Amino acid sequence: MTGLEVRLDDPDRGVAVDLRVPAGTTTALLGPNGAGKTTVLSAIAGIHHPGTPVRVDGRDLTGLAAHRRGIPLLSQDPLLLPHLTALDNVAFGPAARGRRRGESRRVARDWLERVGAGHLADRPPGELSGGQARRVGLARALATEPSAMILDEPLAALDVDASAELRRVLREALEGVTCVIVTHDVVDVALLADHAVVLVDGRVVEDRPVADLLAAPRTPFAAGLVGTNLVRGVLTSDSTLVTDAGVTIAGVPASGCALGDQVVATFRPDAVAVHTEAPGGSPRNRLSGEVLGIEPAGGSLRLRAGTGAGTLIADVTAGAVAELGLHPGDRVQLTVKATAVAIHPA
Ligand SMILES: Nc1ncnc2c1ncn2[C@@H]1O[C@H](COP(=O)(O)OP(=O)(O)OP(=O)(O)O)[C@@H](O)[C@H]1O
Repeated sequence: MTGLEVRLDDPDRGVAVDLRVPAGTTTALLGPNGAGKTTVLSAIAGIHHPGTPVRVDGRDLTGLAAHRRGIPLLSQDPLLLPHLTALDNVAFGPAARGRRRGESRRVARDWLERVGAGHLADRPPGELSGGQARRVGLARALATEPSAMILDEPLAALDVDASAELRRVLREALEGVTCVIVTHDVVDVALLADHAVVLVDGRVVEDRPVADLLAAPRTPFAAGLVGTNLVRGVLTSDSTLVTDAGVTIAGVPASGCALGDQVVATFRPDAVAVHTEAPGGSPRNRLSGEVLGIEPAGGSLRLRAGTGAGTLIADVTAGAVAELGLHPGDRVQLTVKATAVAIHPA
């Protein structure tokens, strides 16, 4: 088993991506709007660019029509056939692959049970909630014994309880399935994927195990996903990096960083202190900036500030925001202790 391989080059959309998903694992495809995620998914599914080289477990799918590829695409809309019950929707795939009616229905019942939808077998899609319909859609996809699967934001537009429940179901049902998932939610990345690929402007900018990406993001997009700050630069001493704009950040380098290397400094938003006047004391990092926005984040407020080192985020209490009288447009001083800044190879 070699898993899924796709080599997409689409100059019209500015997307050039080579992707390999090892057999039985899940890769999360991440990136900002317009980065090319849907273009890649469509090429794998055979909906767009049927000439793109796609192989699954050594089988060449290039040029095959979507319905001949055996790669189901699961999205927000599970596209169930409205006139069939949930059971018959799921039994449709095995029947189309030549299984007898009774056997197809038995397989369908098994899969409905496995996704927690056994009690919904006799309902038509019109009588299912959004989360229930997606579970039936998942059962329908898995009942075809796919060699690979594509999930396009499978949990989008569900309420918190329904998405948590469907995520649990997906985690169990996708065990051992070769899968690509597009998501904007860091929780999906952490719980559903083994590997993460970040696309920006149609190119792969990070391709790493999920645990590594979450622990030490190397691109602004990944840092934003994880909810941490990231500043790029060159390591100019054993504990400082300097950005292109000449801003110096002091931190603690990980092993493997050498002088002159391109590095990234990361620090959590709760390690950033916000002041309206230059503070006393001597924290190693001081950055002046302008408040761009203040939004709720968990139990506190997240302040975004434009600085010479890019946009940074700081978590502050509502009380502190009120006390400092902070509003968008105000000038602020941000300080971060060098010990709270991790420096990694870029
Ligand atoms: N049907 C289309 N025709 C022409 N260009 C398109 C079409 N769909 C998308 N594009 C362009 O291709 C590029 C990649 O878009 P794509 O939809 O793959 O990005 P995405 O990462 O899926 O974005 P999103 O997160 O917003 O869904 C973008 O520049 C987009 O404008």
